[in-house]
Amino acid sequence: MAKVKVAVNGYGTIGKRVADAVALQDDMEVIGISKTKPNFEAQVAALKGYDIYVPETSKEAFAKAGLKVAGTIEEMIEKADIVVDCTPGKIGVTNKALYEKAGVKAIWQGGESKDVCPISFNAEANYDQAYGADFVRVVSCNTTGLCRAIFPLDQKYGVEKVRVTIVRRAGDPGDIKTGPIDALVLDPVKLPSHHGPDVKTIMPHINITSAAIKAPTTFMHLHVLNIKLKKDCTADDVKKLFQSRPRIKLIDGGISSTAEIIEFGRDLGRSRNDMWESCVFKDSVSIDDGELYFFQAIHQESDVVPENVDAIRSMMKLEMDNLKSIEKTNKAMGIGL
Ligand SMILES: NC(=O)C1=CN([C@@H]2O[C@H](COP(=O)(O)OP(=O)(O)OC[C@H]3O[C@@H](n4cnc5c(N)ncnc54)[C@H](O)[C@@H]3O)[C@@H](O)[C@H]2O)C=CC1
Ligand SMILES: O=C(OP(=O)(O)O)[C@H](O)COP(=O)(O)O
Repeated sequence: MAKVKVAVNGYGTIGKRVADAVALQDDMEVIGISKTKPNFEAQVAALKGYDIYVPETSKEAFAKAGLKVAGTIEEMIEKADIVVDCTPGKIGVTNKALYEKAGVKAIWQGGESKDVCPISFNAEANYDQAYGADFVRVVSCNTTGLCRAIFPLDQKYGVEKVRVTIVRRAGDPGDIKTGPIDALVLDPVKLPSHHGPDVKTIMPHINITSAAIKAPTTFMHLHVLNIKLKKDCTADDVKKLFQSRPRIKLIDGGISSTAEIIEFGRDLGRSRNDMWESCVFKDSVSIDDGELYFFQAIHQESDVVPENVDAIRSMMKLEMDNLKSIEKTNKAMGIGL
């Protein structure tokens, strides 16, 4: 069977990882990536053998930098079966008319509002809804982490309510412009943060509210979760449940910080030290007064990447069974090892 042709529009933190993850699959291929500037990321994309497409106005700059251009972004979109839009939040939506005109399927990221398209996506919770769909939004990194924990708990024990506080990393490691460098910033002041409502775009029946604070760190986000379940269970039951999930990693071995998790990723030899799984601190899982508590860390640069691969498989009808798609993606990327 011919491989599905995937174009990655926007080759930054998420886009470059999505391109590499797609390239590892045997049922899809990267037919091009887009870059606006001939910077180091464009140089690496060329070294990796990706065809680079650019805005018409950037062609001269790429020629001056000695970087070969395969065509314009519009030409890339024409050649694709599906575009993964990884442009910055609120820019992606401006590309919608382009995708509609080309008659190409598209996936947006969590920086876009839920109104960009009717379907928001998480591979474990609502893969079926995206089956054959033309437009899908993969929810944000924190929302993805929340869905991965809440969905199995709800399936097994029923979730009465979720209360979560998110300590957000302020910027990504390569981001030299974002602050704060010495403050904790309420993000936003007025509750809830977007994460609780975003979980409801996937699981509308979940009673959830969220608060978020930006902290001066780049490694990972950290969630403090409190969940009231409908059925009784022990902390060990929850640990076993999490252990059985394909994209949750129980963290122990003396690790008590996001910095050590990233070091763990480095020691595991993972590409870009990516921790694609939600990292639940094993010893934090506890039941108190009938309510569940735990900490989980989310590697914002990578956790949504396998979700994009599964979204492609669902939208392109390559696989009906979400668990089979997740297993295939995980195996190709080395997730769970
Ligand atoms: N960085 C993160 O932690 C996460 C980001 N997201 C979401 O993923 C999306 C992308 O975010 P990042 O990768 O962090 O952004 P980024 O800023 O690292 O990368 C965006 C790339 O798109 C390029 N670009 C800008 N305008 C463009 C256009 N009109 N056409 C083509 N390319 C264009 C930029 O030059 C840059 O290379 C956003 O919606 C964001 O909210 C989701 C999960 C985590
Ligand atoms: O999707 C993310 O966070 P979110 O789940 O808090 O919206 C990413 O970390 C991007 O966040 P940013 O908007 O601070 O770059």
